[in-house]
Amino acid sequence: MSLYYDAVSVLTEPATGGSFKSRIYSARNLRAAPAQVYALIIEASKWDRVLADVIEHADLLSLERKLTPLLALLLVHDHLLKKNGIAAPAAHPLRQAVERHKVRLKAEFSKARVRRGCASVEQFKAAILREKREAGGTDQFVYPRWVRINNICTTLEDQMRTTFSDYRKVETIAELAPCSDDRKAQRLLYLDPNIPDLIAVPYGADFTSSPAYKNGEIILQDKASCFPAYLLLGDRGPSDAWEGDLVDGCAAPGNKTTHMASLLAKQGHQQKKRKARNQIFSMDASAMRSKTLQKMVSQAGTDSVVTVLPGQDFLALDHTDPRFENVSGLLLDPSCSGSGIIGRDDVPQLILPQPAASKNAKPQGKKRKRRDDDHPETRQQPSPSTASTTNTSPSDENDIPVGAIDHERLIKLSSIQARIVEHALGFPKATHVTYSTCSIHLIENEAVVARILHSEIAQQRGWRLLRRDEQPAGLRKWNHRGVRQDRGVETDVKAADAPSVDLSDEALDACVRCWSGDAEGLGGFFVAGFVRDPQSASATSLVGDSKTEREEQVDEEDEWAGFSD
Ligand SMILES: C[S@@+](CC[C@H](N)C(=O)[O-])C[C@H]1O[C@@H](n2cnc3c(N)ncnc32)[C@H](O)[C@@H]1O
Repeated sequence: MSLYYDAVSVLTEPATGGSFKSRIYSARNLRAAPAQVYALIIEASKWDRVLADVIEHADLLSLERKLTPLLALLLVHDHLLKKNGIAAPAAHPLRQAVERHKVRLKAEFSKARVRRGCASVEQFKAAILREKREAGGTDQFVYPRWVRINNICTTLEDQMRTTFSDYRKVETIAELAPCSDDRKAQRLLYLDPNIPDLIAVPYGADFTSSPAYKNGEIILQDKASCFPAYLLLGDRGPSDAWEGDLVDGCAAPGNKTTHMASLLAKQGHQQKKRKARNQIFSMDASAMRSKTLQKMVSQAGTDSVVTVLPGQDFLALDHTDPRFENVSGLLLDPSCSGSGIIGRDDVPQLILPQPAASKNAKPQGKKRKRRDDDHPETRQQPSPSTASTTNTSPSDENDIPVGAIDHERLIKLSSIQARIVEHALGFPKATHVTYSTCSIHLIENEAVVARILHSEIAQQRGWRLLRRDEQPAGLRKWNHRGVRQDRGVETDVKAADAPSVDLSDEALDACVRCWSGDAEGLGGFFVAGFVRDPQSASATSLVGDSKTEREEQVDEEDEWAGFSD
C-alpha cells in the first residue's frame, strides 16, 4: 500500500528543485521503489479522465468514505489496468474498499470503452490520449525538446553524422507533435532557423543516457534561453571575433555561460593565434547553485575558458578590480517572477473524480478540470521545462508563479533587475550588455529597459539599445518584439492601474519577446541588448555609484532571502 501513499505525497507536496522524475528518484521519504511510484503516476495520468468518470459513475467516493479522490484514482487504475491488480495484501482495508465494487467498476470501464467505439484496451488507450491532447490544446501547440550543439567539443555536422544519424528532418515544429503514445520512437528533427546549432526533437526524446549528452557534446537548453548569448556574441567569424572578456553575472545553472563559451569556440580559430584568450567570468550569488554551475561548466568542457566565482554577488563586483579591466561584454539573467515558464508535462495535473460531499450539488457525470483550490490534495506547483532541460528547474532560480502574482513582489524584483543591469553598464571597457528574464510581465521587461535607458549611468556613458537591424541574423528575423502594455497576465493590479511603458517604436522593436501558446514551441521570455560607443565616456565617475549601490543593497536586505540555499 506504501506505493499509493507515496504517489499521493509526491503529487501533493510542493515542488522543490529538479525535474519531477529526478525529485522522485532522489526523494528520501519514499518507502516504495521510485521507479514504481513514477510509473504509477505517469500511467494513471494517461487514464485520469476515464478513471474519474468510472469512479463517479460507480459512486465509489460516497460508498467508501476512507478514499480520497486521488487515492481512489490511483487504486482504481491498478485494479482495472494492472495485471496483478492493487499492490497490497488482499485483506488490506483500502484494497477491499475498491474490490468490493469490482463488478460496478468493471462495467463502467467497459461502458466508457464501448462509448468510444474501441474493441480493445489498447485502442481505448490511444483514443483517450488523443482526447487528452485535444482537451489540453497540445495538438495545436507543440513544445519540443531543444538540443544545443556544444561547439567546444563537436560540430553540428558531427552530431548529424552520429547522434542524429537516424533522424528524419522536418520543415516545421508542428511536425514534431506526438501522434502516438510512443513519442520516443519518432526520430524527427527540426533545424532551428533563428539560433545556430540548435535542434528541436519530439519532447519525449531522452538523451540523458547518450554518449553525446554524457560527454557534453549536446546540451539540453530551451530555444529562448539561447537568445541572450547569441544576441551578445552574434554571428562573428574569424575576421571580427569577439574582443575582450565576458561576464555572466547571474549564471547558475550555467546554460548561458556554456552557450557563450560555445559561440566563442566557433570563432576560436582566432583565439589560438592570440596570446590572450577571451575569458568568461561566471558567477552566482548562491553558493549552492554555484556548485551546479561549476559542474555544468566542467561537463561542457569549458573549464579553460570559464572562471567560476562561486557565491559571488554581482552587485558587489568592483568595477576597478584589475581582473575585470578587459571585460567588454556582460550577460545578465537575474532572478525573475518566472511567469513565462510553462508547466509542460513535468508534474502530471490529474483530473480527479468529484469528492462525495460536493457530488450531489452537481449533475452526475458532469466533469470539469479541477482547480487546485477544489482539492487541497492536488495542490501542486507548476514545473518547468524546462527549462530547464539540464536537470535543473526554474523553481531553483526564479519565483514560482502560483495564480495571480503579487504586484509588490514584481516591483521589488524589477528594481533589483534594473540595479543589476545598471551595475553592468559601469564596467570601464564594457560595450555590450544583455538583459533577459523568463517573465512575461512588462514591469520586469520593457519597463526595466526604459528605467535603465533613463538611468544616470546609461546617459553618462552613452548606452543605448541594440537596434533590430544591428542584431544577429537569426534574431533580426524573429518577429515577436517588445510590447507597450501587458498581455494576458494575471496580477493583483486593477486594469486601470496597469502600467504601460514609455519606449519608442524603434526601442520596442529592439526588444525580443517569446510567448507560450503559439506555434514557436517556447515559454515566455524577454531579452534586450544594450551597446555603447567605447569612446563616449570615462569610467572615473562610476566608483561612487557602486558604493551607493552596496549601501542600497543593505537597505533591501530582505530581497536577498530569495536565494534557494
Ligand atoms: C534565472 S537564473 C539564471 C539562469 C542562468 N542564466 C542559466 O541560463 O542557466 C538567476 C540566477 O541569478 C542568481 N542571482 C540573483 N541575483 C544575483 C546577484 N546579485 N549576483 C549573482 N547572482 C545572482 C540566482 O541565484 C539565480 O541562480
